[in-house]
Amino acid sequence: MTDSALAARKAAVHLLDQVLGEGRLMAECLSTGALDHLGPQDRARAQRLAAETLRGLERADRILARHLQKAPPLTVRNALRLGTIELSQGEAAHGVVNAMVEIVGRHRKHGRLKGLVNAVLRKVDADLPEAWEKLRVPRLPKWLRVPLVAAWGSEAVAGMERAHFAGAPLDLTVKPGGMTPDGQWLPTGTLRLHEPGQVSVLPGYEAGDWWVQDVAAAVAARVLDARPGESVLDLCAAPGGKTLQMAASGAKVTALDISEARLTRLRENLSRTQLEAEVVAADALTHEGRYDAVLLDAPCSATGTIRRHPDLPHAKDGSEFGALIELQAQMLAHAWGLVKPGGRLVYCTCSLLPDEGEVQVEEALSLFADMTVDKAALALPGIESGWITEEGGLRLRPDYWPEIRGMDGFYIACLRKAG
Ligand SMILES: C[S@@+](CC[C@H](N)C(=O)[O-])C[C@H]1O[C@@H](n2cnc3c(N)ncnc32)[C@H](O)[C@@H]1O
Repeated sequence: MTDSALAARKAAVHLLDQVLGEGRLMAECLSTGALDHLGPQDRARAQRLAAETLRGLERADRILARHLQKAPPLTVRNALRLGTIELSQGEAAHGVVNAMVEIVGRHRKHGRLKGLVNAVLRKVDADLPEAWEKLRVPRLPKWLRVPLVAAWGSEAVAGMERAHFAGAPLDLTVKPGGMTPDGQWLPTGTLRLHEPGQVSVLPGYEAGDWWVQDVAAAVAARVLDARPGESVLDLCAAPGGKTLQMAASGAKVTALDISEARLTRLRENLSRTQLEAEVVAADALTHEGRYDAVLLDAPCSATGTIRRHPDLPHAKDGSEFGALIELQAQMLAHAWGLVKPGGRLVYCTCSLLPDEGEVQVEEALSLFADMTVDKAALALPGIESGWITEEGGLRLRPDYWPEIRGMDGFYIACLRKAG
């Protein structure tokens, strides 16, 4: 075992400790330097190992429970979980077991438990792969599963859980005429790569011909359909996937976000793709102006992105969502005031919860006499009529398109202002 392989596994265990012990999202851990001590390859490996462990956590725990009389301390449990996941993927047992024994053995408080780790992982290895395949697809935690079953039914939620467990391919939004790697063109115009490898070496990356964006996220700007010369405000813009799409259409885009750190990434994305937008660091709730079109991709629970962020159901418990729902309503009301008469507002969230989508639009429609829903804006290639909701929005779900590896969950509605 190389030092580097050990370092990546150790970092993965540490990430798991933070997500499962402190309720931190992996993105937060990364932005505060959790993996800065590693080289790029080990960083990617640590992230991948932690994500795969979180995806299969329920299965790993069920297998481990057969060989543990009581739960060991969290960091030991996380080493066992990671070891179990790697063994289930067919990694050589001696390498996995030695690594986990080494990680726990060097732990200043729990070093004495390395013998337990050795014994348990050897028993787990003897059970696999049959034991793994017999277990059910991991379920969402109750706090999220219950409202989702109430909204979409248990069959749909089971489909979502299969999609979460399978993870996501890499989707690209391509500039017109841009150079691309080989991939699968999806009906809505996104390019999907099933085995992408390292993104920054793919054809067209350096030239800025495309950017990474899930197929569902790319639909919102297609619904807004920015025209050359139109003034468009992207109200919660960073890191800029939708800003880039609208700028590529030739619109005059203002990209606003409250987070300077995230706007740095937006500026980098504009520069790599050689697209232009006015960048504003401000609170959406105090911004003034009048625009032909406004896109509000409001901060939300992000429950639609669990395929790519398997940490979310483990790090969160839903207690923050009430405040987000309130903020979304305030933002929608303020954004409405920024739309010129005759203009349009696209409201969207990457959430699976109707309170952050369908319900927000229903309430806005009851509040603003000059607001109507533009269903025609949703008549786009690849959008199925069954995805249109009662109030006239578009509901996208991870259980859709299972045969081509799904999509993120998203809600999108186009609201027209009377002229
Ligand atoms: C869902 S993300 C936006 C993703 C982005 N539209 C894209 O396509 O790449 C939500 C964004 O809202 C921003 N945000 C949160 N509160 C805000 C506020 N009060 N004013 C402006 N931006 C805010 C966050 O910093 C975050 O970047």
